[in-house]
Amino acid sequence: MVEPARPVVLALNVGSSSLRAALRVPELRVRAHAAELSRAAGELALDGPGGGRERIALPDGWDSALPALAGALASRAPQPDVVVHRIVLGSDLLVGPRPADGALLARLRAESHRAPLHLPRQLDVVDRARRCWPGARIVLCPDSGFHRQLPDEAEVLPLPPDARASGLRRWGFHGLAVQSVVDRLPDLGPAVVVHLGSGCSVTAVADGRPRHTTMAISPAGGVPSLTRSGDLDPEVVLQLLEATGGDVDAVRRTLNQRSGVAGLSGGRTDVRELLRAADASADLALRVFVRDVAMAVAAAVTALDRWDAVVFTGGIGAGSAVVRDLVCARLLSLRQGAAGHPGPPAAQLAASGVRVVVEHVDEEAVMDRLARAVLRGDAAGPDGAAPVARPR
Ligand SMILES: Nc1ncnc2c1ncn2[C@@H]1O[C@H](COP(=O)(O)OP(=O)(O)O)[C@@H](O)[C@H]1O
Ligand SMILES: CC(=O)OP(=O)(O)O
Ligand SMILES: [Mg+2]
Repeated sequence: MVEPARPVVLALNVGSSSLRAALRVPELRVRAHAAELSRAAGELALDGPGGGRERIALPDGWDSALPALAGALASRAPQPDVVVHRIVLGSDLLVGPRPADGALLARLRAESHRAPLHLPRQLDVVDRARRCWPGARIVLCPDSGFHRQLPDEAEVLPLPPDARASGLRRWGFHGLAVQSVVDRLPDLGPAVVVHLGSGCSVTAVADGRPRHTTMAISPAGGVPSLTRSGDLDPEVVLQLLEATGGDVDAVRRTLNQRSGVAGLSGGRTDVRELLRAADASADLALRVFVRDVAMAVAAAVTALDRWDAVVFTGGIGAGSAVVRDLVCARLLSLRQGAAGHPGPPAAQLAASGVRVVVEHVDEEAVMDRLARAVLRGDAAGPDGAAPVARPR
């Protein structure tokens, strides 16, 4: 019998290009990360709290990731009592973390084409994890939960009531990442979180709550991502549909897999490669990306009463000082007296009084906390789901 206060929880965070996992008892026992899994082969890196990294080859990329993780955990940690999964879908089906059941999983499966880079694989991992750990309870954790506290003016889309009735509203994504930022930086004042990974978004936060976020009903919206278009004039989508004879799946593939940075750079998605390359399409792709991100930051500032900080997260945001400088350079005009200070643009912005923070988010820690709260029955909502974000 599991002791309810101390279940062993495995958090599985399937991103569009990566798998992250953490097993807590509740202390952290094992952390795992496999990056850039869209490639055929990859590597799973495992870390224990005492240091010491183990690397396991993933010859079949995604297909070998979960078996490799299960094998490695078996020799390092107790069996999980609970497996909590990040779920990317803007839908009333999952507004807060909740235990999974067959009916919910079937309904999510029926919607999975709406987040094609995320949900099919996340649900596949739910199935595989169930086979690896048949005795574990399953909790599903929406990536949008944090954004349920958006103000109404940010959440509503300017559409007529009949169109909005079907659930079209700003759901927002990367909510677990932004929750991690506000959890880890309790002194953060009004700030803009710039999450740049495979998927990219910009979120204004104040008092631990969202004020605005760029993605709306899908992770293809907002600022351009590595292979996703971001927001477009609606007529663009309609003309793409006309050109394909109404082939919605084909247009969805174009907007999710062949657009954004990849669309302008001839299919390249590694910004380090683009920064090294001297060709015109790499240069244009980077300039468009940086411009759109910086413009989204500037717009997000208008949702705040005061602008204290900009927080860079995600593989690119936390990993690339060059990209941070390119974004910050475009923000200097917002701050009187910022330009002219010595140092690179991020330092100049900081000198003007805007903290420039680099944060490695821990979405798995947030998922762990939320799963434990759900199983304790804390703060259950009307449908039995606990709200993701705690009011501060
Ligand atoms: N140091 C770095 N400089 C630039 N880009 C990086 C760096 N490290 C990782 N990336 C990029 O970050 C992206 C992955 O972001 P991440 O947030 O880890 O993944 P996901 O979006 O799947 O959650 C990849 O496109 C990778 O090329
Ligand atoms: C929501 C989203 O875009 O996630 P990721 O960055 O993992 O692709
Ligand atoms: Mg991610």
